[in-house]
Formats: sequence, C-alpha cells, structure tokens
Amino acid sequence: MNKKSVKDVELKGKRVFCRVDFNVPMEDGKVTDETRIRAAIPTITYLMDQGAKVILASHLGRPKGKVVEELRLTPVAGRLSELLGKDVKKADEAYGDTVKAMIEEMEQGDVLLLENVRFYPGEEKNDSDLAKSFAELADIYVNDAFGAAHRAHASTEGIAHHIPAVSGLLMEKELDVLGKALSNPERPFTAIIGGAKVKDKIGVIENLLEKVDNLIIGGGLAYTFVKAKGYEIGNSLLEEDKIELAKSFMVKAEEKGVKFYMPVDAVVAEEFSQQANSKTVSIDEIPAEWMALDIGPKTAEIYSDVIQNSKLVIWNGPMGVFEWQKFAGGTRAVAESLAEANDTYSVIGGGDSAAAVEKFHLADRMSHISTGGGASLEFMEGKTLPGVVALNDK
Ligand SMILES: Nc1ncnc2c1ncn2[C@@H]1O[C@H](COP(=O)(O)OP(=O)(O)OP(=O)(O)O)[C@@H](O)[C@H]1O
Ligand SMILES: O=C(O)[C@H](O)COP(=O)(O)O
Repeated sequence: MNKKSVKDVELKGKRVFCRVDFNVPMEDGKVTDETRIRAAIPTITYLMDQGAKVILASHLGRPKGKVVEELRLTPVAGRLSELLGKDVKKADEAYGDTVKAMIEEMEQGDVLLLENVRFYPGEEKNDSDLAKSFAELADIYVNDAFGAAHRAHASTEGIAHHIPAVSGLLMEKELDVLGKALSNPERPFTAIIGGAKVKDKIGVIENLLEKVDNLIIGGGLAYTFVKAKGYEIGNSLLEEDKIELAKSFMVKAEEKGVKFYMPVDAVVAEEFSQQANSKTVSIDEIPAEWMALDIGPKTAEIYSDVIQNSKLVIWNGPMGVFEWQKFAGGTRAVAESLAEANDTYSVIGGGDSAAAVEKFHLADRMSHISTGGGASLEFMEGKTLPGVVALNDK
C-alpha cells in the first residue's frame, strides 16, 4: 500500500483521533456480534503501547443526523473495556468543549470513545466545519474503519484534510489482502458470487470476470442467469431487466476463457417460508409456482470440487436462504469446503457471507474475513475508497 500507516508516525504523547467501524449489531442494549470490535484491537493496543492518547470515533446504525438513544455507543465502550482489560471512558458528544476537557485529562495510553458521529447532520454530508471540529481534538488522524472506507464522510474523509492522516493496522491488512488478490492472484483463482440481487453485484461480476479463472454463481441472483439460459424458474427471484446482462456475462466469460458455473440443481419450496414444503429438483425441473431457495447437493459438490482445486477463492454472498436451516445446505457446503481446502487462500467478502461462516462456526478456518460489507464489495468492483484516498501518501 502506498499510504502511510500508524507505523510511519511518531505517536508518543500525541492525541490520536482514530476512526474505527464499531457499527455492530445490538439487541436490548447489548452487542450481539463483536467481530468488528475485536478487529480494531491490534490498532488500539498499538496506539496505547506507543504512548498515544487514543480518541476513538465510530458510527452506529443510521440515525440520520439526530440523537437516537438506542444508537449511543455506550454499550460498545463497555465491551471494549472488557476486551482491552482497561477502563474506556465514553463521551456523550463527538466534539466540543466537554470532549476537549475530557481529552485534557487523558494520560498517555488512555482510551476515550466519542459518541456516534452520525448524530450530527454534518457527518454524512462531509461538512468541512464538522471535519475541522473533529480535527481540533487531535494531532494525528488514523483511519482503521475499513468497513466505512467507501463513505466520504466528515470522520472518514473530511478530517484527513486537516491533520496528518494515516491508516490503522486493520485498514492496512484489509487493503493488503484484497489488493493482492485482485492485482496479483495465485491461480487458479475462483470467485463465488451469491446473495439476493444481480443488481447489487453487476460491478463485482464485471470486474472479476477480467481476473478470475472460475466464476461461480449462487443465491437468489443465480436464477436470473438460469432463466437467461432458457430454463423455467417458477417463482424464484428474477430480475427481468437483467436477463440480457446475465447473457452478456456468460458470453464474456466464454470469450475470456473463464469457466462459468451456475446451479445444476436446486432446493425448491412451495412458498417463501421457513416451514415450506420443499424438495430437490434438477435445474430444468423447477415447478411453476415453486421457488428455488438454495443450490442443490449436486451443485454443491461441483462447487466444492472447484474450491478444492483453487489456490485463491473470494466469496461474497450466500448460496441460498442460509438463515433457514432447510435452505442453508448449499451455503454450509461452500463454507465447509473452504474450511477443508488447506492449500486454498480463502477471502470472505464481509456482509452475509461472513455472517454465514460465523453461524457455521468456521470463521477461524478461513484465511481472511473482511470486516467490510459494502466497502469490500466496492473494492472488488475496482472502485477507489474515499477513506483511503484521503490518507497521506508514503
Ligand atoms: N435463492 C434465494 N432466494 C431468495 N433469497 C435468497 C436466495 N439466496 C439467498 N437469499 C438471501 O439473500 C440475502 C443475502 O443477499 P444480499 O445481497 O442482501 O447480501 P450479500 O450478498 O451478502 O451482500 P453484503 O455482503 O453486502 O451483505 C440473504 O438474506 C439470503 O437469505
Ligand atoms: O456496516 C457497514 O457496512 C459499515 O459500517 C457502513 O455502514 P453504512 O452502510 O450505514 O454506511
């Protein structure tokens, strides 16, 4: 990476404004998945060990510029204190005189968590006054929020124009792994793209078609491709206006010598429900009125074979409705085969695929699980991330 990192700057005694992505799921005031908090810990402890005063900032949810009590970061501060084994102070605002006074009192190695930056309307507008108010709190800006790096907001982009700005260790690692995969991949290189909609994955498929040896399609979006091939898909998810595009992707794959895989069988259901009647059928036998909610076992076997024979696999989006046990088999099979493929470097592109891998308790068997959903998707589309662009060059 050609951007400066925390390792390139003097931190002792410095006030460091460190943007993290603590946008974690919460239920009844408790953090229900702390993956993103844990992922930020190497940078936080590095800053502490170097003798910095660590001022953490994050968004949580989408409060749209207003204070929303349930979206305060107080429970996150509590969990972070436990994980660090050190008391983390929590401010009720994200800038201003009270916050400045709290920072005045900090010793080297202390940690303060600011309030949800999205309580301020200027955050998402990338308002320069708000960015300056954040910058006034600190000597150095560290961006470790890979998950929010695709957002040009005051705390992810604007602030970087006012004080020296460097990346954190998580940001560096994410960019390193995803960057290497896309620019200099080990081969055979396979991409597995699933999820609900073709619409959301057009850019990723387009970009990856230029780079991969194998492209595997699954999830709800697969059925637009199945339809494009001329099969009937019953009530399965279909984006009618993307059929021509799906055809053009298949033609392009052929031209480029990319092997294109789509389901050969499916688990179909009579209705979109957890308890629906279901059965496995060949892809040319999807009954009218039924819908395909998972890839079938034959497809899973073919996909597993491709995975086992790949050196690098990038996976984004589940193969079926993995939240429901009846339709989780395909996603589980892909996750298991990635876990078993010892010679394969497996990159999980965040979001639902990361959630699936967690659910199946296979997270520690993956080579890299991205903390970014939208951010990793945009990176895989080949887009530049504003939160990264704004950092100081080496
Ligand atoms: N065959 C299918 N029919 C209907 N829904 C499906 C099917 N396969 C998967 N899904 C649903 O798609 C959803 C995930 O797709 P979505 O595009 O929202 O996320 P994603 O691909 O993981 O992207 P991100 O990484 O941004 O979260 C899941 O909730 C899953 O239940
Ligand atoms: O959860 C995420 O993907 C990031 O935290 C970004 O959140 P956002 O989509 O609300 O900007």
